[in-house]
This record gives sequence, C-alpha cells and structure tokens, in this order.
Amino acid sequence: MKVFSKEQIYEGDRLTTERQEISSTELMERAATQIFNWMHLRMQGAQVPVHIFCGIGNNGGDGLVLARQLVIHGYNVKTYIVNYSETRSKDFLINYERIKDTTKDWPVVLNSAEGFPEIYPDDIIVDAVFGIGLNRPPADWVADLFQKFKASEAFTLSIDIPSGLYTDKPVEDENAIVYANYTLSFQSPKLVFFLPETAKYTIQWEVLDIGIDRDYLTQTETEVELISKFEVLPLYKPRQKFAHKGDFGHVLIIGGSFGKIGAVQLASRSALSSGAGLVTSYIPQCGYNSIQSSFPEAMVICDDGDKAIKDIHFNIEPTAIGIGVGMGQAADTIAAFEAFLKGNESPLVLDADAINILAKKKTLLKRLPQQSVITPHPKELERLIGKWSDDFEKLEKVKAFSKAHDLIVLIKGAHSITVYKEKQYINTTGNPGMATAGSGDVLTGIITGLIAQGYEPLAATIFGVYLHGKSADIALEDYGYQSLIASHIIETLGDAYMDLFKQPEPEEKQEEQEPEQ
Ligand SMILES: NC(=O)C1=CN([C@@H]2O[C@H](COP(=O)(O)OP(=O)(O)OC[C@H]3O[C@@H](n4cnc5c(N)ncnc54)[C@H](OP(=O)(O)O)[C@@H]3O)[C@@H](O)[C@H]2O)[C@@H](O)CC1
Ligand SMILES: [K+]
Repeated sequence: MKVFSKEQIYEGDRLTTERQEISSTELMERAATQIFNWMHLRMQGAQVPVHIFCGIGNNGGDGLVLARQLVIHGYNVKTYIVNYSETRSKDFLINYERIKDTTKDWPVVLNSAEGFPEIYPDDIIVDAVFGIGLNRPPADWVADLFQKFKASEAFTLSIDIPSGLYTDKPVEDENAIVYANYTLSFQSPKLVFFLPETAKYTIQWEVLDIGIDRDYLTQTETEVELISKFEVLPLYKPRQKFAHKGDFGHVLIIGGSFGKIGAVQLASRSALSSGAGLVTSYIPQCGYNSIQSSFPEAMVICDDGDKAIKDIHFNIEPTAIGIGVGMGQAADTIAAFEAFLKGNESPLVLDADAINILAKKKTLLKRLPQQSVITPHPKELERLIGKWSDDFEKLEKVKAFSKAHDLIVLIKGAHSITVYKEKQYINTTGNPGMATAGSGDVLTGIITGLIAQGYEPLAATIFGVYLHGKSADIALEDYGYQSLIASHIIETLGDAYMDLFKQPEPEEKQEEQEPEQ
C-alpha cells in the first residue's frame, strides 16, 4: 500500500473533485459518511454519549458532517467547536450551517479548556480537531483539552490522524497530541503511524476508501510503501518442476567466534530453510564439531583461526554471502574482513560485527559490491551514520547513506524499514516476541538465502523481512511472546511461505445463501 505525503493527499483531493466534477464539500460529505458508516455498523443505534470535537478547518468539517449524520440517525451526540483560530475553512462553514439546520442542540464553542464537558470512561470521543493541516504547535489550552481527552479514559476515535501529530515533522510537545484508540485515515495511512516515536499515538488504524481518483492513486509514485502480503506476492519466484538444487544458489555464511558459533548455525539454517540450494558455514575451528553435529545439511569450511576468524579463504563460488554474525572484532578478524572485501565479488549481506567494523573503518564502504544489504539494529546503525535527533532525521540520514554508498539499509524495529536511496518500504509483519537472541541472525540467513535463489537484493530484503516477521507471527501462536526463540522462527518459515497462498477465511455466513429445500 502506498503511503502518500501530505502534499500528494491534497493533490489527490483536488484532482478528484476536478475529474469527478464534484465540489470539495461533496468530497467531504463522502469522506465523513464513511466514518459514519464505520461507527453505525458497530454501534447499531446504541445511545452511548458521543462527544465530537471539531476544529475549524476541514478536519473539523469532517467532524461536523459526522455529527449531523449521527444526529439524523438518532444517536446521542454532543458537538463542540475547538475555536483555535478565526480562519475557518469554507467547507467547515458550510457544514456548520448545515448542522445548525439539523438540530437545536447547536455545537458548543470552546475558547478555553474551561468549558470542557464531563466525559465518562464509557463515552466516546471523536477527535476532529486537527488533520493533516497542522503546521505549528497547538495553543496551550488546546493541548490541555487533549490532556482532558486522555484523562477521561473514553474511547477516542481520531479522524484522519490523531490531532497534534504532524505528518512530516517530529513531535515537539508530547502533551499536545491526542492519544487515539483508533484512527480512521483517509486515502492513505500516514508515515507517522509506523515510526517508533509516533506510532504510540494511535493503537490501531484503518484506511477508509473515499473514492479518490483511481488513476491518480495507481500512477502516483510514493517514497514510502507499506509491505504486506499483497505487495510481496508478486515478488515470489515459483519453483519449476525440473529444478535442482544448483538452481537455488550456494550460500556462504561467514562468522562465529568462540562462544558465538550458534549465530552462524542459525543464519545457515535459515538460509537453507528460505530455499537456498546449498549452504556452507565458514567458521573458526572451535565451531566445527557443533555445526557438523547439530546441522547435518550444512557444509563447513574452517578458518585457520581457532577461536576467531583470521584469514578468510575458501575454494567455492558462493552465489551470495552473509557475513558478520557472531564474528567478533578481534584485530585478526578485522584484517581478514578487510582482505576479504578486497577480493570479493559475490553479493553481500552484512550484519552485526561486519557492520561494526565498517563503522570503525568507513573507507571499507567503497569496497562493498553495489546494492549490498546491511541489517543494523539501532545501536549498530548509530555507529555507522552517527546520532539522530528524531525519526525523521534518522530516515533522512539513512536515505543519504544508502544513496552515497549504493546500499540497501534495513532499519530494524517494530516496523522494520528497508531503505534504498529515496524509497522506504515499511514491513507490517512481526511481533514483540522477536526481541530475542539470534532473531537478527535468522533474518541475515533468510535474506542471503533469497539472494542466492535469484531475488534481487532489494526484493530479497523486502521479502525476507516480511517472511521473517510472518514466521514469527505464526510461531507466536504456539509459543507466546516470552517463549518464542530464534529457532522457532526458522521452523515456521515453511508456514510463512504457505501462508502467501492461503485463501482468505470465508466471510461470516450469509443468510440469503441458504440452500433450497
Ligand atoms: N485528504 C482527503 O482526501 C480529504 C481530507 N479531508 C480532511 O481535511 C483535512 C485537512 O484539512 P485542512 O487542510 O483544512 O487542515 P486541518 O488539519 O483541518 O487544519 C485546519 C487549519 O488550522 C490551521 N492551523 C494549523 N496548525 C494550527 C495550530 N497549531 N493552531 C491553530 N491553527 C492551526 C491551518 O491554517 P492556517 O492558520 O495555517 O491558515 C490549517 O489549515 C484532512 O486531515 C481530512 O480530515 C476531507 O474533508 C476530504 C477528503
Ligand atoms: K484528527
């Protein structure tokens, strides 16, 4: 799913009114009617008090349309105008008049937090104060109002975006933002729903289709994309009947050190389980017995070093190499890594200590093959690109870094983001159970395994991150957050693949389709 920028959303609105020959007022009516339908379906006429707080722009206009429709359908509605500015939008004013024509219970105009009504935990708040038009911090009294929303403990439904959140700027004041239980967003989810500092402002979100011009939606390129099954399915490479293992590449996983051989075992196993034809583990000698006995499918090449790698040499031609897991940063290992990069031409996935060494010796970056993949966790990323002050700066820095070195950078997190130059792909699978030892090693193996099978490095990263998260989601059902460990993620990789082709569950039974007697 594309994640449109604020400017693209405004342009989509404009083009839609032009091409469909409707007024902006009609588009607002259509948008807010979708919100009404959503609520009506769930509330079925329930008389729960619904408090609708409207700003004075188009987000407020949406709130007024919703209020009018709820009133017409007999709901228990109380409407407020959060009067933060004298500059009212045209469609706000039109709908302000319309609601006054609909009910005698006119909106209450709030000019300070003093007039804040009594709201009980079982009531519902609709937040239509600010939408994507927020461009400066809300006034203190408006922030106080948002705090009162929170203190009320009422279910809070935000329209389009939690009020007080910018679409393209970091948070300035945590207290000046609505905490939404649910956000109904028009046309596109907003990038801020997925960034670590701002995702907390809405527990759930959903996109409502408001009939924006189809051509515009399909033809407009966005910088950001949300990756779910629908996006990865076209990447999947089916297997041919007469295929043999040589068609699926030979992965080499280089890493390990005394006490950290398991990292190589995990990465190698996941490379094979992701579909690679052959896997060789390259490790220091101390790991030989453990890998050979615990993972018979792997071939093993030993370095001359006993406890750490000191001179990387092998006589195979790997299709893809994953390097760094459990490798350590002994002086010999660093020298070996440096020499390896000099001679290497295979596609690379770099993780853990390989990234740490790159951070120490940035001149090595120019030795990486084009479109190498790096998969840093936040600390490793910071060592590589320096500190950032907020999520937006982090994204900008990673984009610039990716561009400068022609690298695919995976920013790991609750929503891992694959960055390649300007483009950002936000993953939607995965769960907090994955915050466990070795989970990153498994990911390195999967991505390397996919590249070995012929996936382009960018596609391999996007697809690999998706599969990794999906496997963990499936494994979660058996193990729960606490007991999920990295090996489980490998075991369910097959299910993650099969899930790609699973038919959606049938809808609830439909009365009219009962068989004839
Ligand atoms: N996208 C779609 O498909 C559709 C979108 N629709 C809806 O429109 C919404 C966008 O509406 P919007 O542009 O009128 O902006 P909104 O957020 O209501 O803000 C209002 C104005 O407040 C001002 N302002 C800003 N910050 C401020 C501050 N701190 N304190 C005080 N004032 C401040 C600023 O004006 P300024 O004062 O800068 O001139 C701003 O323009 C969108 O989120 C969606 O809900 C649907 O109706 C139709 C389909
Ligand atoms: K809002």
